[in-house]
Amino acid sequence: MAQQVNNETTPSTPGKLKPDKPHHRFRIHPPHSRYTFICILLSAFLVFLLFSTFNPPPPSTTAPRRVLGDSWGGSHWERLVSKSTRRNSASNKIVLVTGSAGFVGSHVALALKRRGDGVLGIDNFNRYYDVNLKHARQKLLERAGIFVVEGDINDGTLLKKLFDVVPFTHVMHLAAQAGVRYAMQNPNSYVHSNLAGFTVLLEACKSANPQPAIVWASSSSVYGLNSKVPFSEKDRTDQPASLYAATKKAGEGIAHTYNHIYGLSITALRFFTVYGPWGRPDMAYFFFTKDILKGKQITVFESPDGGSVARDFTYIDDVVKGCLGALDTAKKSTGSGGKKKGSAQFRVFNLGNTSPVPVSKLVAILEKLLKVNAKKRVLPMPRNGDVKFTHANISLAQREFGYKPTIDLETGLRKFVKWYLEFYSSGSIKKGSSSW
Ligand SMILES: O=C(O)[C@H]1O[C@H](OP(=O)(O)OP(=O)(O)OC[C@H]2O[C@@H](n3ccc(=O)[nH]c3=O)[C@H](O)[C@@H]2O)[C@H](O)[C@@H](O)[C@@H]1O
Repeated sequence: MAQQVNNETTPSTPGKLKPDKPHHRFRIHPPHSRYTFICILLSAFLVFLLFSTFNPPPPSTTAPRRVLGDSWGGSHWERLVSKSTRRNSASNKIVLVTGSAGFVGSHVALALKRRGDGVLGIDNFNRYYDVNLKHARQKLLERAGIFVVEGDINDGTLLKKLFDVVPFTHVMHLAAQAGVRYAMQNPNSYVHSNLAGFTVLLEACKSANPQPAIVWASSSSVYGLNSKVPFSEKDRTDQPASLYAATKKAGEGIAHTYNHIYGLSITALRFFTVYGPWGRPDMAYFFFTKDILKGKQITVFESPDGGSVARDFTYIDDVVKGCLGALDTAKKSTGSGGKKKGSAQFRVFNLGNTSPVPVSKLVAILEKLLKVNAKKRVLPMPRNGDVKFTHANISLAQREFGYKPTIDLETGLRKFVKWYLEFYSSGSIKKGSSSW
């Protein structure tokens, strides 16, 4: 029940102010009271300074907006775009890869280019993790002949321009705000990239002529609190445990709408904890490696009942094969110029490894490969969006495009550790420059 409040005598923060005599409360009496007033102002200013020093805002993950003609546009820029999207005579695909300076994006873009498809990348180079790693991936892509446009998928004008210049047959949409636990620190970045950005991209695709077919990254996290294992595409996905998962689930709904109204061919891929060389420094296997080598303590989560927390860790090369399989079996969109002409393909696939491994085992493998004992602290999994267990049923992807993961966790981590040691000792990136 609402309490009756006497505004004359009750302070807004109960207990902080005495209900003083009203007529004395705001009067300043010189000279002593003026001196007190200045002291209060100065103290408030100092408290404000202290607060802003010890509570810096989370790093901005939103890239600055650019204007046409500033970082993109112009005849030179268009030549770079056209050159990058040239395909060889055997290929019938021109693919726009969003998030191409990211982990999965860079691997997929390279694989497409290697087999002769026309490929253009786009990435906003946000500062969620070390941007130097993203630029190093960009260099790899450039060496392979892939141009990466620096821009945000929220920039509808840029996307329209790209579709005006290039008749993309496919969009491989891998740009996203990733990470399960970071969603509690910076929820808006998930809304910005995974909802708003995705919608702007779909708007551009639906208006394009021809409309491209879209393959995009959803996430195993959509299964949330689902306890039926292994997770199959038909299982419940209405109990997300994190905002990240909720935005990916909402993305699947948004995708369905564009498929239904505009005839866009859309395929969602639910990735299961993808790892490997050129990976993401915010992921556990990556920062465990870094911290173990530095002799820093790592925190290993166990489930609240003392059981182990496990993931269906999936090696990057297996996921890349799955992405290409999904792209190659995607049917054409049926609409054009914003008008639907018939029903279009709508698919959802799990891309996992079908073999969950406890996080404690992941740590043991890393200790063996790095030849260093980890300083471990075992803690119950905090309520931060994590789920206890993931396990993919992959029979649908197997049936549709022969998806068959072949790399077990130890083999994959060996490849990752080799890359990590070479990369960070070669001076490509200064050690410790990462914010993770
Ligand atoms: O499958 C997915 O869709 C998701 O996979 C990962 O999310 P997650 O599985 O949580 O991967 P990590 O953050 O690398 O965590 C792996 C495991 O290590 C555990 N962990 C994490 C951090 C830590 O300090 N200690 C620890 O034990 C987590 O509980 C989890 O079980 C990615 O980060 C997400 O972007 C992706 O969408």
